[in-house]
Formats: sequence, C-alpha cells, structure tokens
Amino acid sequence: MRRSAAPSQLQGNPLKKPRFIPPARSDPGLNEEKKLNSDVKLFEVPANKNAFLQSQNDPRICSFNLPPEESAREINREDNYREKYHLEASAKTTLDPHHTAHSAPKEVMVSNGQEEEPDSLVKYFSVVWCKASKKKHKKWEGDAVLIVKGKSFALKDLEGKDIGRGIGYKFKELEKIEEGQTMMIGGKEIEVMGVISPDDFSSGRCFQLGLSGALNSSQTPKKCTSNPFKSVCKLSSKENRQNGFQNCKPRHDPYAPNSLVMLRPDNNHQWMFNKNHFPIVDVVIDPHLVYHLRPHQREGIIFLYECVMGMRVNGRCGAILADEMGLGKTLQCISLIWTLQCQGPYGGKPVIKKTLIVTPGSLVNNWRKEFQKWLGSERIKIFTVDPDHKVEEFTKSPLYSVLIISYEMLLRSLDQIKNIKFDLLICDEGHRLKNSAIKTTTALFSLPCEKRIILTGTPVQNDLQEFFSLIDFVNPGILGSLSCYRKIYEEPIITSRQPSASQEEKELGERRACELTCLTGLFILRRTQEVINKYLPPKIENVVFCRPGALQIELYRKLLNSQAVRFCLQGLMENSSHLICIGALKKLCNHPCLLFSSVKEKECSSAWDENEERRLYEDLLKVFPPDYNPLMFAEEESGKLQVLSKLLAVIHELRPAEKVVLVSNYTQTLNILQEVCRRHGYGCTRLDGQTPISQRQQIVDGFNSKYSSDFIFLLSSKAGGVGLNLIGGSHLILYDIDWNPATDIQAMSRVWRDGQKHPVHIYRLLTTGTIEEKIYQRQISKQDLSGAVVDLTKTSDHIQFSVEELKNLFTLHENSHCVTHDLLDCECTGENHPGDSLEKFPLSRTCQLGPHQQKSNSLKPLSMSQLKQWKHFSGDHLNLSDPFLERIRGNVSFFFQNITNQTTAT
Ligand SMILES: Nc1ncnc2c1ncn2[C@@H]1O[C@H](COP(=O)(O)OP(=O)(O)OP(=O)(O)O)[C@@H](O)[C@H]1O
Ligand SMILES: [Mg+2]
Repeated sequence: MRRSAAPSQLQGNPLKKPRFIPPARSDPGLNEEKKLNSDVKLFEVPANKNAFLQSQNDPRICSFNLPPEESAREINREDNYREKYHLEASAKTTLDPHHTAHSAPKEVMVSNGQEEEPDSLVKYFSVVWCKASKKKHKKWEGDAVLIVKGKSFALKDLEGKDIGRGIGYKFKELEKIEEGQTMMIGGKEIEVMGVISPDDFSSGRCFQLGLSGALNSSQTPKKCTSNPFKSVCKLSSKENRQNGFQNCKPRHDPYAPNSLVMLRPDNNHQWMFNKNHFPIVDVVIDPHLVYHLRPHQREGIIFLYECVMGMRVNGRCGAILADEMGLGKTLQCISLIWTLQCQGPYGGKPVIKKTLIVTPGSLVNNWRKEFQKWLGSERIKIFTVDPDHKVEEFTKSPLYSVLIISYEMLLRSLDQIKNIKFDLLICDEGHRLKNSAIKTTTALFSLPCEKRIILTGTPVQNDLQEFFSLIDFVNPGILGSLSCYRKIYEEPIITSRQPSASQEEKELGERRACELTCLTGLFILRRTQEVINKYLPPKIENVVFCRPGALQIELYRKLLNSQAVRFCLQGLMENSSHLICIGALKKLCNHPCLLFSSVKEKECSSAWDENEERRLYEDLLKVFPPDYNPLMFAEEESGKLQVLSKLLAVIHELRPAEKVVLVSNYTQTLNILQEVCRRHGYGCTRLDGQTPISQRQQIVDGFNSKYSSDFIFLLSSKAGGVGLNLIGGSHLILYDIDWNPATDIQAMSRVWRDGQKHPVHIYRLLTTGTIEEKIYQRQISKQDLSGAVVDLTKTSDHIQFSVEELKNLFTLHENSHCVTHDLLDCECTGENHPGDSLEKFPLSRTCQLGPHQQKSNSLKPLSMSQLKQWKHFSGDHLNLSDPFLERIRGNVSFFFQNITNQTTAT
C-alpha cells in the first residue's frame, strides 16, 4: 500500500503526542522497544486496604448526626483524615504493558471483483489512524474521515487531504464497518469512532469540528479557575443575601437515622467560596435514594461530592470513578446530580443547574431508565438526544436539567453544546478519553465546564501518557504540562523499570510513581466486585472442555500439515500469515462449516493464486463430504455445538423460567447459533454490531422483561456489550474465547450483577486439545495479572508470537482430556479430585480457593494456581450430580468448576 504523503505526517501533526525517548539512549527505535517491554506498574493497593471499605468507622461519617458545635471539631479533624485518606483512598493504578499487547488488525480483504454489490452506497465514518506497525503500543496519529463507496474507500485527514485510497475491496468487509472496530485499510490501521451523516460530510462540518476542537485544546489549554459556585450562586447584593438566609435549612433531616450527610466545607473552602458569608447548611442526600444505596455507593457519593466541590484537591473539581463493572456507578452519579441540583453548603443554594452526560450510544437510554428507576419521572427532567430530539429542544426548554448524549452526537452538536452553560460533565465509559489527540477528547476538553467526572469500569492504567490524558481531562493542569509531566514522572518511572536501571534510578522511579499515585489517588476511586458479592446470588462458573468431532479433528490435522503452518514454524512467515492460520483454526473449533465457507469464498477470489491462504486451504475441501452444504450443517460436526445444544435443552427443560445469554465474538458464528435456536424452536433476540443504536435498549429491555418469550439473547461481545444489564438471563454461555480476558470478563459481568434473582451459571466452552485451550492458558498463565490490566480497547487479536509459541499454538493434543489440567501439575487423575465430591453440589461447600478466594471473585483474570484450586474432574467422572453437567458429559472430556457466594440466600 502506498504510504501517505499527507503534510500532517511529513511536517509533524500538532495533535500527535511527542514521542518519549528514555534518557541516555541514542537509538530511538531501540528505546521504543525497551519501553514497551518494561513492566510499568505504577501502584497497587489490595482491595481490602481501600479506605472506602473501611470508612464505616471513619469518625467523619459517624459524626453526621452530631450537633452543630461538634461539627467544628469535625472540621479540625479533617486534616488528619485527609492525610490518611490521601494514602489510602488511591485507586488501583497499574501500568503493565504485558496485557495490552496487540498489533495491527487484519487488513480488510481485497475483493476478487466478482461480487455484485451496489457501488452507489456511500458511508462516512470518523476514525483515528496510524501507520501499520507491529508495535504493541500504538499512537494514533490523528483523526480522519473514512469514506466507503461500494468496494472502494478514501481516507482523508481533517484538512480534507487524501491520506489513503483503495479500490476493489470486498464489499462485505467494507459494509461491516462499525463503531469501535479497528482494522487495517490501505496499509493504515484505523479505529472507527463513529458514523458521520451524509449531511455533515457534504457540509464539511466533520472536518471543521476536529480542527477547531484541536486548536482549542492544544493551543489554549483550559485551566480550572476553581470556583465551584460561580455558575449558580451569584448572590452578591444584600437583598439576595437576605433571600439566601431564609433558605438555609437542610433539605432533609441530617439527624434522621441512616442519613447520609456530606462533609461540611472547611475554613479554607469557606474563605474561598463563601465570600458572602452565607450560613453553612448540611447537604443531605435524599433519603429516598439513601434507602437503596449499598455501603460502597454511600462512600462513592461522598467521594464524588468532595471532588466536584473542590474539597479534596484545592480548587480542583474533577474525579475519576473507576469502580469495577456492575457496581452501580450510574446510581452514584444520579444521586450526586440530584443532590447538587437541589442543595449546596452555602445558604442551601444549589451548586449546579445543568448536567451533561456523554455516554456510548447504546447506553443513552439506559441512563434515562436509571434516572427513572431511582428518581421517578417527576423529580428531574431528563433530555436524551437522538435523531428526533435535537439539542435545540433542550436549549429552548427550561424544564430539562440533564442532557444525555452519545459521544458521536456530541461531536455533531458541539456548536450548540458549547453555547449551553453546563455545571457538571459526566463521561461514561470515559477510558476512551485516554487519547488526547482524538476528536472526542479535544471536543470535550473544549467545554468550559469545571466539574468533570470520568466513569470507567476498566482501571486507569497501561500507559503513562494515557494516564496523563485522563487526569488532565478531569483536572486540567494538575500535573503541569505534558513535557513537565514527562520529565518529572514518566521518564524516571519508565527508566526505573528497565532491566538495566541502576539502584538510584530504581529508587527515583519508585518515589515518583508513589508521588504520582498519591496525588491522583485523591480523585480516583476504584472498588472491586467483592463489595457487592454479598448482594448477589451464587455464581457457578464452569470451564467445559468439549471433545472435537471427527470431521474437526481431520480438518485440524490437515490445517496443521499445511504449507502455510509449516512456513510459520520455520520462521518464514510473511507479515501476518500466522494470523490467518490462527483464524482458520478458531473457525474450525466453532464449526467446520465456517471453515468450509471461508475456503469456498477464497477459492473464488482473484488473489487466490498468490494468496497465503492458498497454502493453508489447499486440498482442504477434499476432507469434507462431496455434497457438503454449510447451510445444512450438522451439530455433531462440532464438539462445542453439540454441547451447546444439549445444554440449552437441559436448561429449557429444568429451568423453564430462566433465560440464556449466548456470547460469541463473531457474527458468522452467531448466525449458526441463531440457526440452532430456530431448529429447536427457542425464541431468541440478538444484539451485534449491526443492531442500530436506537434499538439496543429496547432489545435489552425486552429480554429482561418477565413477559418476554425469548429464551436466548445472542450477544456479540465486542459489538457493544459494554455497560449492558442483561439480568433477565441467568445462564451465560461463552461460545468462543478471546485473546483479551477483558472481553470475556465484560461479557460475564452482564448477568452477574445487581438485580439478578437467580443463581448464575456461566459456561465457557473450549475445544479440548486445540488452540482454544492455548488461548485460555495464555489468558490465565500470566501470574502477574493481579495488576488487573484489563483493557477492552486493546483488541489483542495480533499479539506477537515467537516461533516457539507458534509451535505450541499449532499443536493438536489428541490424547489429552485436558491439556490445561496436564499443565497444572496436579496429582489428581481427574477421577475424583481430593476433597471434592460433586454430590455436594449445590449444597454449601467451602471453596477450594482458600486464601485466594477473594481475589478470584474480583473481575480479574484467573491465574493458573487459582484454577488448580477449582473443583475439577473428567467427563467420565461417576458422581456428577449437577444436572446440567450430567446432560453434557458424553461430549465433555473435562470440567473445571468454581462456585462463588454459595451460601448467599437467593
Ligand atoms: N443499590 C442498588 N440496589 C439495587 N440495584 C442496583 C443498585 N445499584 C445499582 N443497581 C443496579 O445494578 C445494575 C448495574 O449498575 P450500573 O449499570 O450503574 O453499573 P456500572 O457500574 O455502570 O457497570 P458498567 O461498568 O458495566 O457500566 C443496574 O441495573 C442498576 O440499576
Ligand atoms: Mg455503566
């Protein structure tokens, strides 16, 4: 592919992050390599050390009901508290490049020219791009606009210049493009940030927006002017002051049992923000809300309140709430908004008037629903932006105080949004702002709102520059300029993690990391899943090793003997040929018919002759029966599909009132699963990348409703599982495995969350002895995963492999019941694991995890040693009293099982 000649690249892109070069090294290429391999762990605090979990005992909280004189003492105690808090409340902030490993996504396939698809269909996307490379840590080089027309595309930078072009692509590949997708196109790697309307494209606004946003942020960085009240409390005249005095009773009784009262401002705060000497009024959370709050949510609200009021870091009003998935970040924010909108500590005056919530498109309606759920429809008026409800409507009506908008819509409506005075900005799933060069970040950064909250279920981690972006977004300037931050923190920390670092460098790096963590920990809060476990029903997690079918084994052998695989193992592979081999094996594990279709398709391709795939697929079709029809696939041809089919049948039979969430990462596989549902007459609903955003919430609600006749929810985990609540389902089946444990964890936490009524059964299906086991082992074998570096934005599809690793990947273990178990160094034969009898199931049984139990309950990837503690047994085990496993055992060679919350009442 032609290299771009765009001036933005040749002359240096103003949005491009300066590249970090560790000190005392002359070869930047080498430096880059070393930097990527270093273990950059910034900070780690065990979950149970978290101050928020302990603060039930915090004197500040116990003193909520103290008479006013005592409140003064309370204020005096605050300094001590702050010191303690400063050290304890820090988020788990881990930077570990191991688990972010990924490289370039697949190049979109070039068409054979025989497809007959409409050439006139034109689509536009906003994207970020960078040159193709195998580096683990990629830096997007800027925003661009992708124009897809039939089988061709053009990529334009924001000055409208072409930076890439291509024709003759596969229409189907181009048609599939969707938000969040990363891919290789024309030799560039791109990530699709959203869809651009034809109107925005033809008017040219999609180019102008990025430009103006970029200039705002890079040339005139906004500094927090640190007046949390100026937007609403402008009462300076005597008259106003008197009015204010009349209204200085707390809105709710601070002395009522169980009341949740916010910290009173200290003298310094009053001096800064209460120039009019209004009386101090207790800010009390609405008891209607408090009634529902979990303890960690009470603490979260206190934390958010103090952050946005500028009480934690002098005059800084930003916060990052990074609680693990499902902990109710939405409710905590709703409580904050409702409180600040009605109350304030100075004369009772409300602190905010208008709030802007920016969220992924699929969650806009979820936010509306949550407001309704917790506050009803009368207390607060919410406006959600969609194609039929434009921002102008919000502007015109005084009724609405909260605007909820998707990131994509925000970019399109930026001009109108900028004209509205928002007092609070909440960015849901805000880890996407970690890249300061992209349009979304620059647009949001340009909003003058000082109180900014980022919500994210994934830890704030990975990359010190990304960390800087998030911090600088919520509290602009708090870490100084980027260059200053680099000198003070980034360089010493990275240098100290190099194997060659001197003792002195190590100490300096550690000190700086600690300093950085302490500072940022004041306004970052992360709690783990354990805090809500006790409110959740039991979770029974099963890893099910399915015996491959005869056709699968034959095809698998054939693939491993192919020229393509042999070339890979000799290190002769071209760029990404190993990925093609891996992809083919994964398809085969899902079902041989998927492989059949791919081969057929490739055979027709004009590029077949010189294609690497030829070396892989040659003679493969001969293994299939001569009249093989992929549409008429048989369940027996795939071990996993057979297990799935039996599993669905037994769930349907034994738990007719319960429902199943069925997850795959591939649309084609979902098609097969949907066909299975059809054949068996199971009602199903489906959400994948093609599902219009406007319909997603409706589909979710339909499934969660007890009146729904759908037995199965087919979910493409990569296409928007983030943030969804699928508590209508209590059985979740992961049909295939992703390299990135975060994708699987995301999917699993859709059902085991607050509101779930039934015990949750999770089934992870793996084909015994195949590449799926290897991927699973890779997920769990990283012992230092305790750092929980799980980041969904990393696709991990293209990890770098050594030849040795490839050899392991490309081996089929035909004689093992479970290679993973073989690797565990476990003495049991799989017949009857010591101390474990399935007869006890599902009665109370102490978990084998022992001291690790807490750890594994958290949403972290499991480690090998933890897996060893799980109950495990071969499919031939005689005492299976789990009726679900009993039904599938004929096709299963091995099981692992773990039960969390076994004794929780359901
Ligand atoms: N105190 C509570 N009592 C009962 N249900 C609750 C409570 N808090 C939250 N929930 C429910 O729990 C579910 C998960 O909450 P929410 O969607 O806010 O999680 P989250 O932290 O945003 O997770 P994610 O990172 O996956 O988006 C929602 O259905 C919510 O209504
Ligand atoms: Mg959420």
